[in-house]
Amino acid sequence: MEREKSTHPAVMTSIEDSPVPRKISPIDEIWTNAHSLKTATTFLKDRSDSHTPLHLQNFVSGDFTPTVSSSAGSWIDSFNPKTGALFAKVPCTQPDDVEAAVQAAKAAFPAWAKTSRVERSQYLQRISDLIKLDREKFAVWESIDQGKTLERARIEVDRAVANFSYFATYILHEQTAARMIDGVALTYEHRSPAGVFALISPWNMPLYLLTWKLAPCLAFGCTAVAKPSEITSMSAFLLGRVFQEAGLPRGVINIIFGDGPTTGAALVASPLVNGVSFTGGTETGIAIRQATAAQIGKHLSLELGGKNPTLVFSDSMLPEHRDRTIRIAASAAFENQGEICLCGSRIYVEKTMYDDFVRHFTDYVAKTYVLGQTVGAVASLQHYNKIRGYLQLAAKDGATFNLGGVPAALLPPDDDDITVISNSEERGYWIPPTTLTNVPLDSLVLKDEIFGPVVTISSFQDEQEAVSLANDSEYGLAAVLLTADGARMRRVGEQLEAGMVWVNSWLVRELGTPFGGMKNSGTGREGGDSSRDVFTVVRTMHLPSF
Ligand SMILES: NC(=O)C1=CN([C@@H]2O[C@H](COP(=O)(O)OP(=O)(O)OC[C@H]3O[C@@H](n4cnc5c(N)ncnc54)[C@H](O)[C@@H]3O)[C@@H](O)[C@H]2O)C=CC1
Ligand SMILES: O=C(O)/C=C/C=C(\O)C(=O)O
Repeated sequence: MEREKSTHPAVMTSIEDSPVPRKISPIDEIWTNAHSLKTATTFLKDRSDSHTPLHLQNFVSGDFTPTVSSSAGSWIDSFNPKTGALFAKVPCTQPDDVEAAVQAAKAAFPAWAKTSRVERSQYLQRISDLIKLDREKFAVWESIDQGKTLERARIEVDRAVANFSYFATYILHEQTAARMIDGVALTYEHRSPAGVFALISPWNMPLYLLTWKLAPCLAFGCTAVAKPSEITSMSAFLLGRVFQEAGLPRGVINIIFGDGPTTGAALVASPLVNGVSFTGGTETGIAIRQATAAQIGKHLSLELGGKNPTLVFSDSMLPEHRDRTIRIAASAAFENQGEICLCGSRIYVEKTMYDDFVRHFTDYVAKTYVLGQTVGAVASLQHYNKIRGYLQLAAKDGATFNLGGVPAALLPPDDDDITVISNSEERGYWIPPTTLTNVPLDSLVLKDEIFGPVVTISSFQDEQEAVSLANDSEYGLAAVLLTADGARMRRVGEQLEAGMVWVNSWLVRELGTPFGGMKNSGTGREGGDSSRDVFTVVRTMHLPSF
């Protein structure tokens, strides 16, 4: 079916409509033959039957090209988390090919940096429109690749669309500060693009989080080499085609695939890279900071792990508020299988309402978050085993399993059979929403980022204890506060060691607000002006006043 050309007004004006001339590559086969769940499933079955898994290709200087490394045979297997089946091969790009991609971004930088805001805004809006046109294709492949439900994937594609359209408008209305020095001089902030960026994204919300970096990077006139997680490379692979269709100048955005130690490490360490925007685990954030320590002027934005508290005060469990409280706490716990850095995995309830909360919460979760329907598979076998290890530890520590994967959780960790712990007939990395009570305060289940469909529910006596428990973590990314008391919203909320605090809501996102964490949850913020600070350099000009 021939897709309608975008009729977005911005598109029909100054942008050259002829797409970048394409070399035929595996992307073409997907683009025409696998654009829905049905056709993608057929595509994968045909590939599986013929033992020819899809081989992804890097997108460098506007073309999909096999890398030297891929011809050297260094490939990474990519699996479908819902079935455990191999479905794609991802090139593990070697340092020489990484450097070639960085060179392409560097070569494209001077011209892109000089484009007008209006032109960059039009490119961003065109990209947004093109992703929207292919919403279902992106959602289907994200769901197959990451394990999330198709419905959840659609939501995240919509968020990716919004990322580009937000920054398309932001740069048209960007303001800068000007000040007078007592009538003697005029000062103002002059900003220019910071240069070439490494954009490194994780496997939990692959498209959404990569576009959260790509959009401001493009908006502020920078060029980039993007590297998605080797566990979930599909949506980045599809994005390359969108950049071609948008007519983005060659080399402005380059997308390479590979792992962290080989590909990612070479990318962040390149002396030609002026900045790194990274989202992922804290350990990796530390490694990146160490690797770039000597390049002291390199911009770093590190959005890392979290172990976020949800505080439930008794007044939020009164009949008029209870449904909202339960819904928010459950959503924060189990959306995207708990694979969101903002998830509320430590629930603390005021003692007087503890039993009431546990009962209503587990009843609601059992009905609302159903494995295989509203809850997907976790992203990889490695992650599945990590989570199962924590469930076994919880059992050893004497936790009570109020809901979820008790029987299989106790299986020995070296059981290499992917034992299905759901009622699904499929094999795969399925872990049911699991709720734990009676978890000892010193248990690693309460300390470590599990990053899956596992939450603990503990109690507190009063506000002081609630704040103390919430802040008793090496992380400080997000927090949820549920109360009907207006004064308490500020009194408690402003004491929480978290970069973002949601009161009687969760994951309500205004893209202009600073997004990021404190303590081991990272360095820097992104979003609106914060993204501008990441992707631009500023010089304060002083003009004599006349
Ligand atoms: N904050 C978040 O959204 C996320 C947090 N996590 C947490 O981190 C833990 C570890 O997850 P991983 O899959 O290992 O994520 P990771 O943090 O290792 O991977 C994230 C990205 O960083 C890249 N990377 C890894 N090592 C690198 C290096 N030395 N230099 C440059 N890039 C590098 C990876 O290839 C991937 O693209 C998870 O179990 C979870 O607890 C994982 C994913 C997302
Ligand atoms: O912005 C959002 O809605 C979610 C962001 C999630 C992350 O940054 C993460 O999981 O790392």
